[in-house]
Amino acid sequence: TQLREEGREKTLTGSHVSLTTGSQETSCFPECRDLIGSGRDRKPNALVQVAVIDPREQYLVSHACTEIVEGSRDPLFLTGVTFPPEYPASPETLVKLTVYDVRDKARDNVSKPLSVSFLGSATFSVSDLLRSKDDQLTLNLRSSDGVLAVGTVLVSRVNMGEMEEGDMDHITADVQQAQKVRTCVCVYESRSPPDVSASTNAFFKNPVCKVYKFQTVDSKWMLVREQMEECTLSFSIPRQLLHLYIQEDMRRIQELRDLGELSPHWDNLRKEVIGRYGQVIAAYQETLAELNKITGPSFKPSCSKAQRYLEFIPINLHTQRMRVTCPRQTDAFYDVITVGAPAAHFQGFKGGGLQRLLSRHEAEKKSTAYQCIYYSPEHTAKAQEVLHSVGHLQPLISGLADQLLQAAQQHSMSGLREALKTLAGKTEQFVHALKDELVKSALLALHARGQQGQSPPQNPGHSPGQEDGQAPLKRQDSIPCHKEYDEEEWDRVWADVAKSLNCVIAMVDKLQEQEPINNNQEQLIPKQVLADVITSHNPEGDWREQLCPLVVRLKECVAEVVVRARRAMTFVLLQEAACSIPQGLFLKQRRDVVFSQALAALACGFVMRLYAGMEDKGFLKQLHQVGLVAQFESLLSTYSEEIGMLEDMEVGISDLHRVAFKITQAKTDNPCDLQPVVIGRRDHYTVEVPLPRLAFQTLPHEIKEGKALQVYPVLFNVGINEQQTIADRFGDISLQERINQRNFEILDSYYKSLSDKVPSECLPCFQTQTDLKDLLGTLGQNVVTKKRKNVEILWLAGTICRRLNGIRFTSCKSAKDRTSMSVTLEQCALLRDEHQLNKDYFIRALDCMRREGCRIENVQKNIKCRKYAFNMLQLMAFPKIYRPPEGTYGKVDS
Ligand SMILES: O=P(O)(O)O[C@H]1[C@H](O)[C@@H](O)[C@H](O)[C@H](O)[C@@H]1OP(=O)(O)O
Repeated sequence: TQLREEGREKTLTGSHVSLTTGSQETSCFPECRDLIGSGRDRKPNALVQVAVIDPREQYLVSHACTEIVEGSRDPLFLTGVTFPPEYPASPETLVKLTVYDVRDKARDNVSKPLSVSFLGSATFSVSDLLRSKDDQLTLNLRSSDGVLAVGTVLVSRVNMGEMEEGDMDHITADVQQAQKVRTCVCVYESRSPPDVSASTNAFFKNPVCKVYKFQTVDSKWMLVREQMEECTLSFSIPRQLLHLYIQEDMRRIQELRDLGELSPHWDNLRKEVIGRYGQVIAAYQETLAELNKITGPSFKPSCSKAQRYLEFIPINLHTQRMRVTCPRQTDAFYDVITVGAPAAHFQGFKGGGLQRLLSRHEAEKKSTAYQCIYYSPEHTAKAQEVLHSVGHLQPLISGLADQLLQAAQQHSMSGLREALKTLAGKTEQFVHALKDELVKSALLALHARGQQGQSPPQNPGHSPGQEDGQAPLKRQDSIPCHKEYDEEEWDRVWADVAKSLNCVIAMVDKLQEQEPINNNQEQLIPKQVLADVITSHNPEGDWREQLCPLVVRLKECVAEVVVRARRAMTFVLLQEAACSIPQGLFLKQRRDVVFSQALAALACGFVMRLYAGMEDKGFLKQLHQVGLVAQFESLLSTYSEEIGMLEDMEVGISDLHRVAFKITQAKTDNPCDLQPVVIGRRDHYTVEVPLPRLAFQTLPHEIKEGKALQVYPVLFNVGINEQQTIADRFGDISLQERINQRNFEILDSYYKSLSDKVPSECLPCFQTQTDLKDLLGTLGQNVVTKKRKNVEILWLAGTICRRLNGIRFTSCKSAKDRTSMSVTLEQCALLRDEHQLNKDYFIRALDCMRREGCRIENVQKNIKCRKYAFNMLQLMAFPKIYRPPEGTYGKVDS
């Protein structure tokens, strides 16, 4: 109790907060002097293992370990050990440091345990450290029999978040003190506003943290902390999307049924299409039901990538944040999202991926569409858009018309004017959306084909739809197909909408002015209607009574147009679906799968980026004025199956341009009220991101008012492994070249619109002074230069994305092995370019991160083994800087 009290007292009064409080993280870095190796003249390959003994639990838990420092009696470990805030649990907790000598560091066989010999150990309790003078402890390092003192351990505390110059000096070697092991314990505080950091717990789970200390060019120490987390959006976004896919397809079936009576030819096609949609819906419902049963971790491991029920879930999605603390500098952090390439692994890659399959299918559709009418993808997109406008605008117009009548009833002239203004605006929008040649031609086609189609024998009195238990279709709803079709009819019906609106306007004017309608208006209004308006107008009478017939007429005209437009557009979609069966529907499902994985990753990246930039006014301005770049780096090879993955990924990433984000105010700060919500349909989705009230209030008013926030997805791919060597020498790399060139153009045009709309001060400051324009210029040259494994493309694209405040993603097949090499390389490059990492430490830093950092933990999480799945042959093909250190790779069952 006394120790607890002391711990608490430090919490309240000291500048360093107690280790026992729940809000800080504790880290330590060991340092050894004059170690005695297990062989006489051999210098040891030392590593320190840290274990924790909880006195209440009474057992030892191995917690973490440092990297191996080869052949040194005075090893200085760069990898620290970190304890999350709730760990160690109490001041009585004991921490045991054990130093080992590693003998066969480069073993290939992963199942063989590491051969080590014990050198010495020391134990301290957290309370000892809390009571220690100057927050430091000096302990003896003992041999296995506990008799021989083989060194000394120094344990000290540093607050990483408030590190001043000199704070870290005592970590450096004190060469005077022979036989010493030094351990620095650091306390790490979160700097985000409390409600923001608490909110991110709603989606980021199971953090893995690693700490390092590296020397800068001027021999100072920087502290580096990596944090990798899972994201609950891995599952929640696909679940929501599946739900929306099902709803959309059900709606489509209903629209097809609403087409009413059709000629036998079209009716048969309709039945087939409805049947196929039904199968897709059933499959999606089954998948959704299976997903709803899943509990446990919030990521899909690489080994489950081809599991049927998990096909909508992104592979191995994790966030990773590197935070850097340097003396006299504010902390900086760098985020990346790592995810397996969005691809349809369950469906396989035999015929290639989406990009190839879709263009092949489009070509085939044109040539084989003998049963139905070929409509281009643009036409079908237009049809979807018209259907959407109809569904959206008709109820709006109807509501506004009612408002107008209400204002008339209240004799409110200002109310009348106001309602009329909005009603006129929406009606014009409606006419504009529907006055399309496609509607006219589809109506004609529907009629013409209806007459030509051969009627299969029909039972008298039988209506389509009855056999599947649906209500019989109403005959009066259908386009008459045996009547002479009047081509001008469509033009007349939508023109009637305009005319009837003009009558309403004229009447409102009349009511206001209480005088005869002037000549100008007479010209716009059909004579008969005008006569009716004039004769029925009674200045003394009820305004509502006078307006009502005109408003009713307007609604009828609108309804008339809607019926026709809906049928015409549903007919277009029926043709599209009928021409596509069955391949088109398989492709649709494939696209749904790939898009779901891509959207889950994007939503995760967006949320992470938003929370990180919540206090950055420049970033928020950029966000609502232009939007954000989402830059995907991919390391897939343009050979064999990975070509198919890349073809899937290309479409999946490009489809993300149909997504916008919206920030809303959460009902409560409860984690379930902070979950992003997806709304929309396949041609456009909005992801609503609720923020806690306090955070929401600080946002610019444009964002608070619900402005749609755009994202600009870009993809750059450079294959780096042995498969890419084959592709480079004997295969085809045109896919990669095309992707890089096309996406460079997107990135370049994003930069141009950003420079037009947002002052450059809004962008983050970087040490590297190279102008963004120059970086883009160099990238532009690189994407057209023929150079094998030109990873500079990836480095430049990544740098540009960070300079543009964008969202960084790194990807390969599983986001496990190659991705880990790339992420660690990028982190070290940032330390070098932005934080003056000493060049002698560059490779050491890289090796530390790859050997003991978050990424090896990612491998462990995926395949339960701490080895990157590379063999020597594969690694020979890698650009050198992408090769992991000895002993960290091998043949594994991945
Ligand atoms: O994470 P990846 O780099 O996609 O993992 C690859 C690895 O690069 C390769 O060397 C190995 O042979 C496997 O194919 C890995 O993929 P898994 O999906 O099997 O983890």
